[in-house]
Amino acid sequence: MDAENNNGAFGTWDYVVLSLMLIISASIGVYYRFTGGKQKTTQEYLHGDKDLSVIPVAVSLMASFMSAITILGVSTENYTFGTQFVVINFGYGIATPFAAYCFLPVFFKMQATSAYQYLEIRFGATTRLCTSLAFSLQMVLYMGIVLYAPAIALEAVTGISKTVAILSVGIVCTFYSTIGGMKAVVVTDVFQSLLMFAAVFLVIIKGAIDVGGLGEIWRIAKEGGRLEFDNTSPDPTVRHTWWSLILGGGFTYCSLYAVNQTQVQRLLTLRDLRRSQIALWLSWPVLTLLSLSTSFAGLAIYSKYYNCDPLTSGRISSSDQLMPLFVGDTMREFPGLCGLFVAGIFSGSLSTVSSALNSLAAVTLEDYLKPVYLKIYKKSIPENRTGFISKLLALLYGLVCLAIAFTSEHLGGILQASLTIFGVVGGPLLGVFTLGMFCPCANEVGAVSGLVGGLIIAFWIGFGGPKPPPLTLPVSIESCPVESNTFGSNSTFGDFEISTENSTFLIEASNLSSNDDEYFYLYRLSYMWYVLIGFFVTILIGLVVGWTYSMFFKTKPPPSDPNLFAPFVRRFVRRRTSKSDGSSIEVKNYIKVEKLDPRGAIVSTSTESLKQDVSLL
Ligand SMILES: O=C(O)CCCC[C@@H]1SC[C@@H]2NC(=O)N[C@@H]21
Repeated sequence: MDAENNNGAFGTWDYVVLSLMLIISASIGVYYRFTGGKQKTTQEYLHGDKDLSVIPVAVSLMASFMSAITILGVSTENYTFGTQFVVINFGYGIATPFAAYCFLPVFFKMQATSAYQYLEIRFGATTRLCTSLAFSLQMVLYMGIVLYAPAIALEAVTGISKTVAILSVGIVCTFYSTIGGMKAVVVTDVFQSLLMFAAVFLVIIKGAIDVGGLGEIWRIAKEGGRLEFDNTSPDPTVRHTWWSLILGGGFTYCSLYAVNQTQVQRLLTLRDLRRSQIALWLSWPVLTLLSLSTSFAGLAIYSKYYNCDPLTSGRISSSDQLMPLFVGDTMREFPGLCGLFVAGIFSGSLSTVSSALNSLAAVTLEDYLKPVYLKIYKKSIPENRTGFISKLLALLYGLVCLAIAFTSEHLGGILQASLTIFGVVGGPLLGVFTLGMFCPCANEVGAVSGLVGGLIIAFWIGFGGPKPPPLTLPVSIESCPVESNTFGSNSTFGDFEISTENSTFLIEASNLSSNDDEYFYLYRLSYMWYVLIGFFVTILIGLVVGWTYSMFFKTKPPPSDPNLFAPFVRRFVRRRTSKSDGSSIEVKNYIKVEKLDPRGAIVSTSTESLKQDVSLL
């Protein structure tokens, strides 16, 4: 970004506000570390004594997958492409009952603290290993972008280079992730969510004051062609339509809120299933409110720059810097406001990264290192070493995420990049859990083949080849100061045609459809479909390969404990376990019980038997 825009926007009061946010977050962790039961019992440390209230958990659920990416990315989306994206939130709402009434009851019945533990019990250790590898890949790529996002903001309003910004955010996040128990995690999430809302409302309020009201923002957006809510095109190559947003959004939601380790763990902190279901339902309006506000903030930013687009005029190097630029331009004379904005952006990323690093370390230790060590040395890793190894792994993951963060610059839009990652990895992962909970005939060979096949196809379509640049809405640099305009007459800029008629610079998006045929059809598909492709390929391969394998090798049907299946599937499984005279048989399972810390690190492992009288289920 051009230095003239940034230097001096961040004053003493801004640093005070930002530091205050970090100190308060850390203090909450320290408070819970030294009060109550001092986090000595797993029950308190892991489950918050199961006495957490529904509302904070609902907010925490929202905060786990709403980071700085949403605040910067969704506002940019609305500025650049219009408002159609808001429809995705309906997709999230429609998918909520699936998560609440199909997937969640299974995790609740098992009280499994690790989502992948379910897959080991249902299919076997190989499925667990493969899915946790996929999960690690997803989280590392996602964390890279989560770390990159606040760095853009910091660079934009302070002038600090991206390198320094990424390093400082990464170090703060890694440090922060070591603090507190589950209660602290949830309470800091609530505090940080409030700051995220504050950052967004700051932009809306300042934007409205500057242009003369909320109605004026709406009017300018309408005139600029930004208001679009009704794209129902059946063409799957159209970037955002009702179909792609509702279906793609719904499946993305399930992959994140129904089967992702972070969310399953949060939901199990509540006393009973009903409370967890209520928390899921409540998190949706909170999430939607933040999303819609952020979308409107994008329009507020448009109302300032509609006749002098900062990206085209060269003031910013990435459209994701629009919101920080707006804040720097409009709030620098108000001490503390830029600091409050950056604190909100930081908060979004802190609440997300803090949960991820240690759970990545835990997955690596438990699922990869321990089995390998056992195989080589014929004994377990000594318990007194595992703590150190976990911390080392967390640090290594922090560094890997930092490295990914440096490459995020080339992803072309943080929002689309993160949803692409959620799609290509989350779709197949959701597919495996669906095979497990909804398809009693599915077996391990099918599940693993499905996962691998789904990942290969989804990655190939998502990252395999060149894609047509997305069609953006027209922008103008009509009112830009002449010196900030870097173009000559009748030139082109990316996909834009630039004309200099009547001494103005009006930039229209060129019609890309004529060139679209140059690209392979599957590469032209909207990124919103990747999650469905990954999901259905996994299910299809999983069922076909599983069935073929069991036919060829005459394998026994997989274990038929009804508790391993979604509630409405259980009755079919129960039939298979009931005797013909109507009496019940006992189903006995041996489950591996892993106790995790609030961030996901495995504290201890034991094997327990689980007995159920099937007739009672
Ligand atoms: O913010 C993130 O860390 C990841 C991006 C999440 C995007 C989804 S799309 C549906 C929901 N509504 C939003 O505004 N953001 C999330």
